[in-house]
Amino acid sequence: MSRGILFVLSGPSGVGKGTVCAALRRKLPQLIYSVSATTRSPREGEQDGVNYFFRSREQFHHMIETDALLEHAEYVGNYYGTPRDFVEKTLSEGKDIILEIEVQGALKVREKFSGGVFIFLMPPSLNELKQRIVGRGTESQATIDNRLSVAVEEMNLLHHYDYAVVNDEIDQACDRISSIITAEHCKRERFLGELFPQLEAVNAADNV
Ligand SMILES: Nc1ncnc2c1ncn2[C@@H]1O[C@H](COP(=O)(O)OP(=O)(O)OP(=O)(O)O)[C@@H](O)[C@H]1O
Ligand SMILES: Nc1nc2c(ncn2[C@@H]2O[C@H](COP(=O)(O)O)[C@@H](O)[C@H]2O)c(=O)[nH]1
Repeated sequence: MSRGILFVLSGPSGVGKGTVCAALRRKLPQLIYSVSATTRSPREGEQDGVNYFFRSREQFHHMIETDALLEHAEYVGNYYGTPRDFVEKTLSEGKDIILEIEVQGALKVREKFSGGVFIFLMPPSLNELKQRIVGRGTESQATIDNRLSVAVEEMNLLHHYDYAVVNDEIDQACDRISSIITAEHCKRERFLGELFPQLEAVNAADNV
């Protein structure tokens, strides 16, 4: 069985990663979502094990020390990290997985998974980004200011990614990412065919 593909969706806070990812999961239910661990407090309506694994700083440090995280990063005063075992297990079962993570973490994953596909979600404008993060109403003014200043630094790292997708309309952004996923599957199938020409002969025989 071939391994699944690791997709990483990244981009500045408030750009709409969570919203687009939720739409993508409805469109592609076979795409597995990696639930991260964080030391941040839950927002209203967020559930442990669904949105995040909410952990104390001590618990998070224990995960780092026991190598339980594929990557982790400190972001605007809190820690966030990707549980390693779930990602490895999903890929080894031949299933695709998507990580929705910030830029420092994405670049660490890139070092470990050269075959991963890295997608950067862009806002239509900086002003729209600000409107979205303010409009969400989940952060204090100080946190919004911090997140917006980090956003500018993050957007300067766009060139490390394979794809940039503008999140102007949710459905369109979701369709663009879905097309990227399809294209990445096609690329790998063609690559396999090039490596093992006998596979093409088998496929051709099957189609007779
Ligand atoms: N295409 C869009 N057009 C208008 N509003 C949007 C769009 N996409 C997302 N939003 C809104 O922008 C706000 C931020 O979206 P979301 O929480 O998904 O961002 P995020 O990138 O996951 O943020 P964070 O990194 O801080 O978790 C939400 O209120 C969401 O409804
Ligand atoms: N490096 C990682 N970043 C992560 C992970 N899970 C989420 N995130 C990113 O953190 C920020 C802030 O998230 P919020 O829920 O507090 O708004 C955002 O960019 C997330 O994508 C992770 O496991 N590793």
